[in-house]
Amino acid sequence: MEFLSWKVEEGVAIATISRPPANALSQGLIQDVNALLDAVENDETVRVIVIHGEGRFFSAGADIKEFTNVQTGEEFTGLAKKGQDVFERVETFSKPVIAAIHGAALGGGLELAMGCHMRFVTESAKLGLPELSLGLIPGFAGTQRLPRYVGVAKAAEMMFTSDPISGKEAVEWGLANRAFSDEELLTETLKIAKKIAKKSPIALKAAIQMLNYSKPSSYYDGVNAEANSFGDVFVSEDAKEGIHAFIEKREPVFTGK
Ligand SMILES: C/C=C/C(=O)SCCNC(=O)CCNC(=O)[C@H](O)C(C)(C)COP(=O)(O)OP(=O)(O)OC[C@H]1O[C@@H](n2cnc3c(N)ncnc32)[C@H](O)[C@@H]1OP(=O)(O)O
Repeated sequence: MEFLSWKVEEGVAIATISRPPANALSQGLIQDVNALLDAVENDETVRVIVIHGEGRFFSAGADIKEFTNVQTGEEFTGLAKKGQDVFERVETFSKPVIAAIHGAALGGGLELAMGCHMRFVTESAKLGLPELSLGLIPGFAGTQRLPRYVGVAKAAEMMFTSDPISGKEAVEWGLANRAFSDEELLTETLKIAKKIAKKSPIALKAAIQMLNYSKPSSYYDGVNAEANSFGDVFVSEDAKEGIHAFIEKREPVFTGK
């Protein structure tokens, strides 16, 4: 694993994302998340996983610079499907997965965190799906998971404005479980994770399976439609403009083409 390292403490695998400067979710980092799950799946010393980020952010989302290597809408749809599959594996994993979010969880970073079973945040963390400011839409199942946590109206506001909400608001809106100070985030998250690690792994696995039944039957249709739409939107001139504007550190100008 190139961008993820992990150690076990009292039944909790503490996984650290290290991909400076923003822990952007490159294809390689997404594969590392999958490799982490492979590594801990049959490891009986691991009962719970906590994912957090090194540096300034949990994760600032998919690697926008990597998008410039993508040529076709089909390729972009394929990229979305890969991320969706790994985050679905997180959500249906046999052991609880918890995100500890500081700094920012944006775009794909929030989509990874939303695939986790619980989210603990710092009060000042920024959580958002800003893809529309790139002329894109979320592609790692964010369009389907966010409304399940915050409701359709607030999900629309977060996506349409691209404005992030604070960790404190995320708790009020039902997106995060609890907020802590920057200093306390990891220790408090680990306290909760270690408490969970003492439960029966058999019962935990069953509880996760039952929680996944709470997804509406239309959920997976929505996830498939999102991947296709992600590819369709990518071929627009607006998407090219949005991606280049981000890289060039300027405001995008969208023309509807
Ligand atoms: C299917 C999924 C799709 C997606 O996830 S699309 C991506 C969605 N995410 C975003 O749009 C967030 C983009 N990033 C930002 O808005 C800002 O950045 C931050 C709020 C995270 C931080 O802002 P600040 O503190 O002003 O730092 P900075 O100079 O903008 O960023 C530091 C370095 O990090 C790189 N970076 C940030 N986010 C990404 C990213 N998502 N992909 C690739 N690089 C990223 C920048 O370019 C820069 O790098 P350099 O120092 O070399 O100029």
